[in-house]
Amino acid sequence: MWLWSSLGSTRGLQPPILRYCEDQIRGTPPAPVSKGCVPDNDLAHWVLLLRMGTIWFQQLLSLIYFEEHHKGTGKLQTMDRVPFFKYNCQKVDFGERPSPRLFSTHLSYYLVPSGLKNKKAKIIYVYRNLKDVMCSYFHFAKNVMLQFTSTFEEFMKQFLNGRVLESLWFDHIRGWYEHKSLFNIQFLMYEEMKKDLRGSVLKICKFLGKELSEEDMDAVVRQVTFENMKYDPLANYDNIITTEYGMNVKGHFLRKGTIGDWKNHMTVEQNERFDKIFQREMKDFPLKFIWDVNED
Ligand SMILES: Nc1ncnc2c1ncn2[C@@H]1O[C@H](COP(=O)(O)OS(=O)(=O)O)[C@@H](OP(=O)(O)O)[C@H]1O
Repeated sequence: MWLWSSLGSTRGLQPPILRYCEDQIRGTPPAPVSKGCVPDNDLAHWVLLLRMGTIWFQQLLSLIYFEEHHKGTGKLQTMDRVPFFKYNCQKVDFGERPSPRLFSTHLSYYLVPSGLKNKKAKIIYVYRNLKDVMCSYFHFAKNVMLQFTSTFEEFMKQFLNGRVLESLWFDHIRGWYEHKSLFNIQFLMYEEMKKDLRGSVLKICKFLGKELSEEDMDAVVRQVTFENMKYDPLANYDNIITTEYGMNVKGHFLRKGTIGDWKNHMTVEQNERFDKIFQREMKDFPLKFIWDVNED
């Protein structure tokens, strides 16, 4: 049931992206996935779309829940601490994972197991301003997809038409938001995390019902800073993408981690075109977005 959240949107994919997607799908064993993923106990689960801060929250949740990670004694890669439902490269039986089971996914709301609707599992949906998501995604594609040759302009058109892995952002966020009453879900803004990391971690702990000592809180906050994660080989994905996904990474998975980098990419004309589409698609959408580092 988990195997292909984005196949509906593969029509416009570049062949390497499509192959990557298909390879991941083929690599996922049906049996453990179908019997193990229905969250009926103390599972904490979170969800988001590409380049919105997945790795950040994988790291954060693993540190909040597991002492061996925030004390630095565990040696698991972040991706293995909070595995992706869809890309089960290690062929792990999800049902056998230690409690609380933490997962990440980019799936749309209608593709997740119906067990999530019993509301015992907690879901965190991380969202980020779409211009920065698009720029981050462009670099990611350029750096990991061997045959990716699109210009920024070409990519922007593809992206805004949902012809990228994980489909159309507008539908994804709207879908989750409009169906939020079906789930036990908290929406969190990437930019809010950037601006007030400690305050955001406290908010997340409150939602998860976790109380950390001052000392543990300090350790968690320190370890989820961009600067720490970028140079932590367990957290930065740089090795894992090459060794486990067989991709040829040119840049870094953790690239800039800033708010407003889109200003370094988009022309005035592209920005105006983007704004028109965004306003049309997100009209009356209640969540706020932060586009600039100086914005509150
Ligand atoms: N700790 C921390 N602080 C601030 N920003 C961070 C952090 N960790 C990851 N990031 C940034 O998140 C972007 C990657 O998003 P994802 O992890 O969702 O990517 S993916 O969907 O799993 O490919 C990517 O954004 P860009 O730097 O703008 O490309 C990462 O740098």
